Amino acid sequence: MDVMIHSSSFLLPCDETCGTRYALVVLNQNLPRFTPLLWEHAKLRLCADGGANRIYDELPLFFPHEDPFVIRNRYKPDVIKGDMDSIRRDVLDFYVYWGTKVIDESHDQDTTDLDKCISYIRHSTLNQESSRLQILATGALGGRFDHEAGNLNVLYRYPDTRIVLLSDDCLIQLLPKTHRHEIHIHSSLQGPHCGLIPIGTPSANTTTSGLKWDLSNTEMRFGGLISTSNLVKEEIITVESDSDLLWTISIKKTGLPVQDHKP
Ligand SMILES: Nc1ncnc2c1ncn2[C@@H]1O[C@H](COP(=O)(O)OP(=O)(O)OP(=O)(O)O)[C@@H](O)[C@H]1O
Ligand SMILES: Cc1ncc(C[n+]2csc(CCO)c2C)c(N)n1
Repeated sequence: MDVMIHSSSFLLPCDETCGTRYALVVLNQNLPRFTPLLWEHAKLRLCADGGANRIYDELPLFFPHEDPFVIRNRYKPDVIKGDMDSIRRDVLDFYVYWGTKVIDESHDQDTTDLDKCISYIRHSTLNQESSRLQILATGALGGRFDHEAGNLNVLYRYPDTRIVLLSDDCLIQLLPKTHRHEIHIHSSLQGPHCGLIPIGTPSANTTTSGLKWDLSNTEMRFGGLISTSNLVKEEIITVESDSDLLWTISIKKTGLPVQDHKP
C-alpha cells in the first residue's frame, strides 16, 4: 500500500519554490488571521458566493494603515462562484469591474457553494495531472452545523482531491483508506490536540504511531470509541485504517507568521 505524506507547510512563510501548490477557497465566515499569507502563495483564489463579502469587508482590516481601496485591488479573487444569494450587489459590481470571473450557478440548488468551487478547481488547467492542486478552504468550521456538515461532505465527495478545511482554531482533512498516511507535524504552528474520527463508516481496524493514545488494530465507531482530545507526541504520525478517517489537529494562536504578507 502506498504512503501518502501530509504536511501543513502552507502555514509556513516561504517563497513559491517551497511548499505545495494550492488553490484557496474563501467561504462566508470570518477570515482566519492567516488568510493574507495563504492568499499570497495560492495559485488560484476563489470566493464561494458570500465569501466575496468577507474579502471585501475584512481583508482591509488586516492593513489598518493602508487605503481599503488599494487593499481590495491587491486582493482580488480570480473567481467568484456560487448560487449568488449571499454576495452583496456592491461587492459583485466592484469585482466584476476589476476583472474577476463570476460564475452564477443559481440554477443548482443541490450542491453547496464550496462544492461548486471545488468542481471549478478540479477542472482548471492549473490542476495538471502531473501536479494536482491541493485545496484549502477558509472559514469551513465553527459556524452553522448544517454548513459544517456540508463542508465535511465535500471531503467524501472528492476523496482523491487533497482538501483541507480550515478555521482559526484547527484544520480537518480526509485520510483515505487506500493509503497508509504519514502526517508531518510543524509543532511550532500546530498541535498538540488532535483527533481521528470515523465519520463516514465505522472502522474495524485502525493502527497509529506518534500519538499519546495510539490505536493498535483498534475498532472505532460513533456510539463506541472515537479518538478525540488525543495529543501529538512525535514529529511524524502514522495512520493505517480499513476506513476513511477524518484527521483534525489544532492550530496554535501564537507562532503563525501572520506578518509575512506585509509589502
Ligand atoms: N456558518 C457557516 N459555517 C461553515 N461554513 C459556512 C458558514 N456559512 C457559509 N459557509 C460556507 O461558505 C459557503 C458560502 O456561503 P453562503 O452564505 O454564500 O452560502 P449559502 O448557500 O448562501 O447559504 P445559506 O444556506 O445561508 O443560503 C457555503 O457553501 C459554506 O461552504
Ligand atoms: C435533500 C435536500 N436538502 C436540502 C437542499 C437544499 N440545498 C442543498 S445545497 C443548496 C445550495 C446552497 O447554496 C441548497 C439550497 C436540497 N437541494 N436537497
